[in-house]
Amino acid sequence: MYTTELQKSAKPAVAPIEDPEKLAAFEARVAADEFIEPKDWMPEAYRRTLTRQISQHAHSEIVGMLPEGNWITRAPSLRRKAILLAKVQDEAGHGLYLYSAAETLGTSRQEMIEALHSGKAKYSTIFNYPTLTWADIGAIGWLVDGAAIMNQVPLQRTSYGPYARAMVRVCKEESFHQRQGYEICMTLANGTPEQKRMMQDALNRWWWPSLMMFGPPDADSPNTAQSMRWRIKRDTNDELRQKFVDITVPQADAIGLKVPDPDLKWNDEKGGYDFGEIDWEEFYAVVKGEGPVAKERMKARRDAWENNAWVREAAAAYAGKRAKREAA
Ligand SMILES: CC(C)(COP(=O)(O)OP(=O)(O)OC[C@H]1O[C@@H](n2cnc3c(N)ncnc32)[C@H](O)[C@@H]1OP(=O)(O)O)[C@@H](O)C(=O)NCCC(=O)NCCSC(=O)Cc1ccccc1
Repeated sequence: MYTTELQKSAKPAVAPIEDPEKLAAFEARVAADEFIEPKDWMPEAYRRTLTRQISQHAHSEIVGMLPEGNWITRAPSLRRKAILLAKVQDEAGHGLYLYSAAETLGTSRQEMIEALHSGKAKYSTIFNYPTLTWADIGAIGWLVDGAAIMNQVPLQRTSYGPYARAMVRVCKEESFHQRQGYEICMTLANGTPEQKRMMQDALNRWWWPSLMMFGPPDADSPNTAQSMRWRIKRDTNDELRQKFVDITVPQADAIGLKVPDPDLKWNDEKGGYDFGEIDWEEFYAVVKGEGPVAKERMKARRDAWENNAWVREAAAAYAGKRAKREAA
């Protein structure tokens, strides 16, 4: 087991003392697979953990635009450029649905964004790795969107209504993203020897960080047990990671690429692959903000926020004027 500062500081979502009758009624509704809606009573720890998860999910979508955004001007054809532009715009939309869903729990978007910019709120570790070649754009669609779908399809049945409903459209769009990424990989893997080498190199660099997207092992995950009980999460981190490996390895085989894991082996008994140990020290370092391009990512976000303050101010002034006109 790995014990790091992050794990020591991660507090499990323990409920404060709540009215036992209300808590029992809430838990019965969750157990009956009813959706909890914004105005319903909910334990404070449920509200807190959902705000944490949904806002971090939103931040991931927004920061996640940066690695691919870097390649819009360098896409190899007009068709690829148009597709990538649409995909990156979709991620912006996902971020906005998710901020809206999180706002229904009582935290403002301003507060959530401040938490991201101050480093208090996390975003997915995966977006702290650089996109070095065009093949990385294929690898992101195939692996990163692939991992995101694996995690988000079950979230369509998460117990909080606004989060579950946001996931429906997000999953449809992620599915297109995954296919466009795999199609890039397929094209490069069937291309010249140099293109195939470039594709294999991208898979080598993105494979392990993609497995880290699912979070720490269940035994070291402070939030999983309570989130499973409240049906915020429908599967554990390890269950989803295993499913991802089982689906993705044959996809690599199908296009002649090799997953960079010497310990990868089909296990007949469990009906899935055994795979090598993830470098959890690297994961925790990246979570703490030490990822290869973490500083660059946060600077890009802060600059975008500050340089575009005039847009927010203009929109607020316009809304104010309009409200005044309507009241007159
Ligand atoms: C599974 C997990 C991520 C973590 O499970 P939990 O029960 O919440 O936590 P657990 O106890 O297991 O962990 C202990 C601590 O470690 C943190 N941590 C763990 N893993 C990570 C990590 N990988 N990165 C950073 N931090 C991580 C965790 O927050 C917690 O710290 P906290 O207590 O908060 O301070 C869960 O929150 C979830 O399903 N989220 C929704 C899905 C979502 O957010 N998807 C994002 C990708 S969307 C996408 O890619 C679309 C796209 C594609 C392409 C381009 C652009 C966009």
